[in-house]
Amino acid sequence: MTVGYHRLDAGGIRLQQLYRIFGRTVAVQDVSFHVPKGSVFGYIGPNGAGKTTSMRILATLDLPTYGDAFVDGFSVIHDPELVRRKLGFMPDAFGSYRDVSCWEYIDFFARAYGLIGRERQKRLEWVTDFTGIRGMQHKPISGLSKGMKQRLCLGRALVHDPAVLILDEPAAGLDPRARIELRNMIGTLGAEGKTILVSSHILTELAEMCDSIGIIEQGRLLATGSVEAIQEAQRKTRDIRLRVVSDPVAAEKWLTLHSDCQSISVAGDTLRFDFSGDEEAQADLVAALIQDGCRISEIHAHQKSLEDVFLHVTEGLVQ
Ligand SMILES: Nc1ncnc2c1ncn2[C@@H]1O[C@H](COP(=O)(O)OP(=O)(O)OP(=O)(O)O)[C@@H](O)[C@H]1O
Repeated sequence: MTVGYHRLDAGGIRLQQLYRIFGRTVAVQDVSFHVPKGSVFGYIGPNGAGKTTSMRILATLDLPTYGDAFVDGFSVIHDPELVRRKLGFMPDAFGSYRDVSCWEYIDFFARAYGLIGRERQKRLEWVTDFTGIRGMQHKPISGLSKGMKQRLCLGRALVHDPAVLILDEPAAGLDPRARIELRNMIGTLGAEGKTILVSSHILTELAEMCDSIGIIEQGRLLATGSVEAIQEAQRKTRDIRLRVVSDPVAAEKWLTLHSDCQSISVAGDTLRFDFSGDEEAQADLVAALIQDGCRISEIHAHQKSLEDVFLHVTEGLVQ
């Protein structure tokens, strides 16, 4: 294998203090993260956050203003040819090609990647089978549904069997069934060891299939890690409800003495309050309350949903 001078030891995908500035717009600002080889990373942010800009740089379609990005260890600045061989890119916009069949379309890209003869035939057969377009391989692209076009576009990105996949909003505009099918395909590719960066502006769309996620807004990376870790880090308060069989007013007075407990209210035998501690602290609070004579018959702690966390992290700002 050719080893580029700028190759990093670690494979996968790495963004290193990446900046992209368009005039007065800082589309990507000091973004760094690493997607380890063989894992699936969800790149999440609202419209205009900088997702497409960073993905285009990884796909060598644009250059960073500062910083660098690496695909399977190769720099997009210094070794773009090697990056292209390692990478399959599924853009967010799919051009329409009149009178070109699905097979011809994938075949064109296979030839562009230098696949020949039996090898090309085998690859085309695998791609059309995997993406489920085999039955319509002779149909013109212009007549395909959005879901089938997305499958075709994924097939094009897979045709040279790349180690790394960059998928820009692959689920946008798909119906629920097509989304599930796409998610299953991405899951299978991840399980087979491909390194995948997939973007969306909907957190729940990606949460299940990603090993880790990064939340970006206005060009800045606000959080990275597993969904659970980000959720935990962002979870400032828990909404707790206690049903008591002892005096609820006495329990209310007891809770007001604790600074972690805010917005306490009583309705009949149920107390409701916001608690700003973690799970351990919540267990300690309940144990202390019981020890001081409160008889609790029911406890319910509401955790923030993923969408709550996403809205909290991003503040909903759009450039
Ligand atoms: N070629 C360009 N010239 C000028 N500004 C650009 C260019 N490309 C992107 N931008 C700006 O950079 C910012 C980031 O855009 P980008 O397309 O990367 O966001 P995104 O997160 O992919 O959003 P979306 O979900 O809407 O695709 C936006 O403010 C956009 O207007």
